[in-house]
Amino acid sequence: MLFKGGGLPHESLALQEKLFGAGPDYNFMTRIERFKNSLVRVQHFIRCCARYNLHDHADKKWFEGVAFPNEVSVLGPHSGMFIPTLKEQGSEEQIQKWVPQAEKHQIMGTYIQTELGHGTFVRGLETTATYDPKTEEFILNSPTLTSIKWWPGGLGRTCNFGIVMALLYIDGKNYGMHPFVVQLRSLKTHEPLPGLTMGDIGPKFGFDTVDNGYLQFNHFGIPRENMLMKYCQVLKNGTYTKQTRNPKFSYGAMIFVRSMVVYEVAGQGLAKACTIAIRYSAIRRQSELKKSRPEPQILDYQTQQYKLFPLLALAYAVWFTGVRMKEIYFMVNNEIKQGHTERLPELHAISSGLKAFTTSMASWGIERCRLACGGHGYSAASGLPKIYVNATGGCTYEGENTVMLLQCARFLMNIYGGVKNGRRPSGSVNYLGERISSRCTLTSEFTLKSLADAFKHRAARMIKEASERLNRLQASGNDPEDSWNLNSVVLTKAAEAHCHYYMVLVFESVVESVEDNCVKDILRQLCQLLALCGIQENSGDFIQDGFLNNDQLELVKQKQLSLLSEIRPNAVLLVDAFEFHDVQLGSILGRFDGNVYENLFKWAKKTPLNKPEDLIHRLLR
Ligand SMILES: CCCCCCCCCCCCCCCCCCCCCC(=O)SCCNC(=O)CCNC(=O)[C@H](O)C(C)(C)COP(=O)(O)OP(=O)(O)OC[C@H]1O[C@@H](n2cnc3c(N)ncnc32)[C@H](O)[C@@H]1OP(=O)(O)O
Ligand SMILES: Cc1cc2nc3c(=O)[nH]c(=O)nc-3n(C[C@H](O)[C@H](O)[C@H](O)COP(=O)(O)OP(=O)(O)OC[C@H]3O[C@@H](n4cnc5c(N)ncnc54)[C@H](O)[C@@H]3O)c2cc1C
Repeated sequence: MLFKGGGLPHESLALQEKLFGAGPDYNFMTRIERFKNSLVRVQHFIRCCARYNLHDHADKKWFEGVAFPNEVSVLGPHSGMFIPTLKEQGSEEQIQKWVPQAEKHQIMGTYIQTELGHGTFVRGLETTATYDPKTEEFILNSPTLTSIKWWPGGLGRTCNFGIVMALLYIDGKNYGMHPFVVQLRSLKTHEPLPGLTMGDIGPKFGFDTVDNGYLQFNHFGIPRENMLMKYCQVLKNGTYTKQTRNPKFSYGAMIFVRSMVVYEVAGQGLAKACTIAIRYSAIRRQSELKKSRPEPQILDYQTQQYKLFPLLALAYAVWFTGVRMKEIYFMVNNEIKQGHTERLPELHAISSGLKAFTTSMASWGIERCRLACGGHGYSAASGLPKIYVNATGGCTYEGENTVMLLQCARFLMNIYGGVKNGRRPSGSVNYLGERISSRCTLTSEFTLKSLADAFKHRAARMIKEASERLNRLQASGNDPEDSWNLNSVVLTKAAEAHCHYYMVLVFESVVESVEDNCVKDILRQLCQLLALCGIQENSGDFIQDGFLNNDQLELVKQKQLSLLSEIRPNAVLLVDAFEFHDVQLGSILGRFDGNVYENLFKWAKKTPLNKPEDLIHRLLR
């Protein structure tokens, strides 16, 4: 109950739906079958929402976790991007017009931004929306090959609507990127509307259940009322007005998804992979620890613990950080709605940084879990390949991770520059205004405060150094842009150090808030392990300026190893606490009942290659 709280009733309802848990095995299906099967579940999910009166987004999410285990369905872009963008960027009238239809799934939408030639560089997008005051229409056009829209989820075959990001032109003047609501397909025949060339972009690394698509506009007209007009308006006569001076408001959908990805993608993905690898390591017996004694559970090998327990600690940390990130998003977004935009830069920076930091860590961690499962980890039966291919997409979509770290670094440089000029920082960067101890206070007690302080010191120092290096590069004659590029590796490392500190701090605060002493002690061990592994893996960062000395580093190593034995008795309970149902894990290795071998054998017998098949038979005869 530590994690799921009030969500469990909805999950149980979903688990009663036969169509979700049963059916053909995902691993035995072709891509088209996977896509079709997902669509069947999408339709059933929509029926369930009506039947069980599921309106609240959080309730639906519990249902979705069972209906679409370890995969994104076409509902992802619809409910995660299309509807939020309508709500955030639309005028009251526009919200009234489209949101109810979208929430009842009478229209299905996606978010259409990326193009063949540009994804990262949003200002470089080429699709145009030219206003014609005579017809009171925007004419959408793809002027070049590279301007063809490419990647939007659900665009290929499913969606009949989309929010298209395009450059607004009025009377020859470019007003920059704006969002437009565009009907793409006939609501009767589902055929693409004339003037649109659309389709699926083909097989991908993962995301088989989503039809990521392409879209080319050939002078396609949409009514003036279809530009989302909460912040900017185009009047009938072509007059352009805006309510805000911050053009980045049109990037709001991206901030929202980045904020959600930390928990939904990185936190969930890594927690599932740890559940599978740790449960399996308690079932699997291999080799000898002592002669003539039974083979031990592989989880009893220190090296196995060293592989998995730091990842378990990381899974808890990312999970808690993801929950905190969501809270911050909704808090700052409410402030913005009331007209207080002061914290938007910080929200952009922390969501960009954490999205990048946590999805990279999770992606790396899921792969380590697979390796820790030996040969069976390589089988699709482990469930790990599916978890990996979907989670690792999070490193690229919604802003490529390096680029996101650089956005975070840009904010950190601004704040640090401000501090040098006497400004006081607040929120997640308030430590940049503190006097930070130059000697590490770590002792064998390893209090969470002293561990968090070590990360604070590292982040502050790396931010300071990145800033000073930037200044030196400029002082030696490089222009600001070249200096930035020549410093960008150092900048990404500073951003990572900031996010790492933030994550340790969040974990520490969760531990402090727990009342049950037993739970608190166990979580403290995990938090210590997370921090100690972070210090060990990045030890150069901590000793570079003499902050940590060799004796302390030795203590870190010793404590890390002793924590492995301390955590061992609770390891399986700690993954059980995530409360993933077998349906959600989709893994034979991670089954709750531990009945791995019998089910692996059953599963292999069902594989389509074992079915009589004429051509194979003829070729082999
Ligand atoms: C109640 C519970 C509810 C729960 C709800 C749960 C709901 C469910 C949720 C579902 C979740 C699960 C998901 C699974 C499904 C996923 C499916 C996959 C979806 C994938 C969709 C996509 O993949 S969709 C395309 C995304 N494509 C990008 O992501 C492009 C990146 N590229 C850029 O985003 C820009 O290109 C980039 C780099 C910023 C530069 O932008 P640029 O060039 O315009 O700006 P500059 O760099 O010049 O910066 C100039 C100044 O703007 C500042 N600034 C920049 N951005 C800002 C911003 N956003 N806000 C404020 N400020 C900003 C900056 O900090 C500077 O500030 P300053 O001047 O003060 O330093
Ligand atoms: C699974 C998936 C789903 C997606 N869904 C959608 C969707 O629904 N809607 C949508 O519009 N888009 C979607 N996308 C597109 C996605 O948002 C983009 O692919 C993403 O933003 C990265 O942009 P890019 O492909 O242009 O990468 P690129 O920018 O070409 O990245 C390639 C390399 O260049 C580097 N690079 C680029 N710019 C810089 C820089 N300024 N500084 C340093 N290094 C740089 C990157 O770090 C990276 O190593 C999806 C993508 C995927 C993989």
